[in-house]
Amino acid sequence: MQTGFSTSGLLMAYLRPQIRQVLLLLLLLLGGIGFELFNPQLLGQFIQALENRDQSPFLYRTALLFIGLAILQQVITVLATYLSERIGWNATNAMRADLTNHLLRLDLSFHKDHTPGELIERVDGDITTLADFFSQFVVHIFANVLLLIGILIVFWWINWYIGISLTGFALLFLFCMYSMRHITIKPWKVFRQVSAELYGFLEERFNGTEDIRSSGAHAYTLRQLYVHTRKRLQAARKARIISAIPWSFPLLAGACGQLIAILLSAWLYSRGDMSLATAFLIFFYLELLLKPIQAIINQLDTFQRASAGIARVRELFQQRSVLEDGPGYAFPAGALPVAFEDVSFGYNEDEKVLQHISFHLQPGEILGLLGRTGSGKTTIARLLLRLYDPTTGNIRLAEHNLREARIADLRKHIGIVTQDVQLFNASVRDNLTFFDHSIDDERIKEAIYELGLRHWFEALPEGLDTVLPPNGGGLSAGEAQLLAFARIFLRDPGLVILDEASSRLDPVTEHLLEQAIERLLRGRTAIIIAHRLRTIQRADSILILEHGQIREYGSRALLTADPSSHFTALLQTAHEEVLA
Ligand SMILES: Nc1ncnc2c1ncn2[C@@H]1O[C@H](COP(=O)(O)OP(=O)(O)OP(=O)(O)O)[C@@H](O)[C@H]1O
Repeated sequence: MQTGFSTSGLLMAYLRPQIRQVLLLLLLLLGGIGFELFNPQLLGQFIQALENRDQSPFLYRTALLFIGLAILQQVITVLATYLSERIGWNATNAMRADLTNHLLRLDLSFHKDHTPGELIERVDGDITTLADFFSQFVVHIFANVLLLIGILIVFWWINWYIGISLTGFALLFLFCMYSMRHITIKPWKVFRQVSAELYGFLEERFNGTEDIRSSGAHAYTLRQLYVHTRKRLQAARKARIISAIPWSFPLLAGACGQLIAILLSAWLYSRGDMSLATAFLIFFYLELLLKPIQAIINQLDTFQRASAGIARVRELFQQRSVLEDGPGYAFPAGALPVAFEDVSFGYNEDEKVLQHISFHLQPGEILGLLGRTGSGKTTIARLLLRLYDPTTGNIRLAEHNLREARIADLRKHIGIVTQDVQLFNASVRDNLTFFDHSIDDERIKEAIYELGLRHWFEALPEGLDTVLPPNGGGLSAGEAQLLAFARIFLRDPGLVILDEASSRLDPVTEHLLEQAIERLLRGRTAIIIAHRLRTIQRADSILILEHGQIREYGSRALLTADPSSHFTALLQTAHEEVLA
């Protein structure tokens, strides 16, 4: 959806698709206001008739009409409230979906600076406030402003002295409100920010529960929680106190209005320019004038909070990914060639994580990537997936620069299995197909059987519909890796990047994994971040990274045959089956 960058542009973009409902709402509001203004006139006529000692059926008819219109007015209010809630939720649901989609497309450097908890608070908290904005603002503020204008017109129609003085009173009141309108935005913005930080903190700590317990950091974590909640309390207290200023203002204003009306009515009545019924009408309309004023003030709080929410949502929509989609190119079927041409990269400007990396893989070639922890192996995989762009140099896949590809298309042609396999609290089917319902069940089962998971699969109570517990609970690390392999089988990419599990697995799973890797790599180019000797033996070429630079690169056979190579030394010092 097209989203304008101004607040009104943003709101209009989401209201336009519901324009009919918006117009209907407008009609209902105008109708309701019309009745509200007309009803006291009936009351005026009733009093006038009583004053004239008129006992005709007119009195009864007027009373019945008054009651009937009052009921109709209530029905209209209910319908308008329902419709505005509906419009609000439709608009904000669409906005929530667009914002989530936008956030998912932003590059990793953005996500590095914003915790998931903070983003949840924005997508959920801020946008829920916006839903309130639509329902509260439209019904309570917009409609009440219209009612206010209507009442002022009635005052002018009754008597111009009354019109001038009460319009002056209302304008003065509005001016005060207008001057006060910004005072609560900032404290509420601070409150939302502090809340987002608290959620971010909680999310991070819950993720690290195991580490917190094992390192005895429980008390420290709780202390930090107190600091966060205290900050939140202080921010909430400040915001609420400041919000009370515009709230208490109408009480004073109401008293002033009544004083003006009493003095004027008494004066006009004593001059014989006003009947008792009209004096009564003025008081009735003045009460009515106070109602929208009160409602506007009461809703100002929600309105201010929503304004802060809109500002934050707009900021988020304005955030652009530093990675631009290329024009796109066609990837050939089958294994894809890969080339790194003098690639350098750093997560921060002042620290280079990779320096002058060059290598070339023929279609179907397997590269064993070795290096100590922190040497830059995972970073190479991230650059290939275009989670980041190199600072200098080029990366080519299927002979084209990665920057020329459409990012979604590129990622379809690369399969990656990391050590930390993400499984969702969803069915086995959805976990394997990534919610792609075009893949039929037979293909999914084939992939599962192909990887030697038949036994595991047949023990599932509901087959492909079995829902996996959160975070892949109940699955061993080896099984999770095998499921990740199945995902790749189903997508059939031309390049596979495999970050081999460094933890030791039991011999049966180890054997299953070995066979599965064998099948996975068949007919594909592969980069394996290897931790095992047996995997290395499968590689055609070897690249050893050290502090982000190439320490050694060449054919495995040649490096093995060369007794002076670093690779040979590494093989000799690697204890048991596991490489450093
Ligand atoms: N998102 C990030 N932001 C900033 N620095 C990072 C980020 N990810 C990694 N680094 C740094 O980049 C360097 C290379 O990290 P990388 O993860 O590529 O190493 P690795 O060889 O894959 O390590 P391991 O074997 O432990 O996974 C490290 O110094 C690391 O601290």
